[in-house]
Amino acid sequence: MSLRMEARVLDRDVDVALEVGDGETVAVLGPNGAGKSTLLAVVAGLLRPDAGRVELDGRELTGPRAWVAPHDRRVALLAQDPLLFPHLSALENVAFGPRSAGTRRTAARTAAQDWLDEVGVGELADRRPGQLSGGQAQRVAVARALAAEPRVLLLDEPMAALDVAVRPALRQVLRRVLAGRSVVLVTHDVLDALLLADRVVVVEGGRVVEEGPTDAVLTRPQSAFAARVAGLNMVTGTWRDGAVVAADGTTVAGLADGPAPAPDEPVVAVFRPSAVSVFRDAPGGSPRTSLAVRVTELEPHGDQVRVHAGHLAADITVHAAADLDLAPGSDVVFVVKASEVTVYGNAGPLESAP
Ligand SMILES: Nc1ncnc2c1ncn2[C@@H]1O[C@H](COP(=O)(O)OP(=O)(O)OP(=O)(O)O)[C@@H](O)[C@H]1O
Repeated sequence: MSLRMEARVLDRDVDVALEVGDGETVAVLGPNGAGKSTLLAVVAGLLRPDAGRVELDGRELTGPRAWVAPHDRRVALLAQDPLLFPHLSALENVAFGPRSAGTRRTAARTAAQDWLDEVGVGELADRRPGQLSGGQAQRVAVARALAAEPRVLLLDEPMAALDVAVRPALRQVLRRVLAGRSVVLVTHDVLDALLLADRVVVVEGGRVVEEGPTDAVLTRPQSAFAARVAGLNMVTGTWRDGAVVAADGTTVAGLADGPAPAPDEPVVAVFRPSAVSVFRDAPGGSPRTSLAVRVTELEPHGDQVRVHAGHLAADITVHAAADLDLAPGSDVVFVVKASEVTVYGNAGPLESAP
């Protein structure tokens, strides 16, 4: 185990715990204000929690009797904004950390050049931050973070401020340089989680509501947030006669993924928006699930239209949306075949940190 943390921050109503194994990348997902940045600030030593502790490789960094200053933690934090020194070249920015740690000038510059090469901006070493694009500056910031040889790298939405077009290239760089490191990656992007993370932790309302291997969380989400990130419709309820019955009476027939749940067992049903058909009136005599819903929003989705109705969504063709004359406020019926609905047990909310 590399990093272990638990923290309670009363005025932010945050109470979270997290562990990161040696060489493991953990993605932290959650809505705005969930407490993700607070978690990173506690690990980085920028925030002292009201209760809790942070331990790295068995060394206590934060605790009732311990407080290690941010620069002595062997933890590097990379935020949305690269925060480079504007008056230093890219090379000098990267060499700054090793120099401050006592590395001799030539060795620090050689290491800095190697890191710039590693992240694909070696030829920009002499440029000042003002002469770099957002993506290039963020690569320099990655090189600077790695040059400090941290035991844990904290990334706070490292691609959020970048143009969508340059994100894939930076994601590839991160995929390469994060391999084998201990990393906590805060992100809103499902692709970051899929391509970079071994494990996912979902934080909502200052609490960890779900965690598990990335594939498991994204294919069998337990929380509404993880389902949304994974692009899946989700209905939670209890199992009755081959269907999931939600508290509000919504009933969705589905197939159990694994052993059949017991009657009244808490379960989750998930299905893709593309598996949902939309009708003005319920089709008669069909064994499929029909849900009477009101359209809340329509948005383009690839070459289709995504029809939102509260927390449910359907993807239909532009032609079908026009035929149905859909608009926010339209009353329609969402229909989905039981064979398209996956049902599994609902583990319930995780217990929060002690
Ligand atoms: N400096 C601060 N002082 C007091 N409260 C704060 C401070 N920063 C954040 N908060 C509050 O703490 C809670 C958690 O915020 P935090 O920034 O950790 O969430 P987040 O998950 O990182 O959100 P986002 O995705 O919007 O960055 C929120 O209620 C927020 O309003």
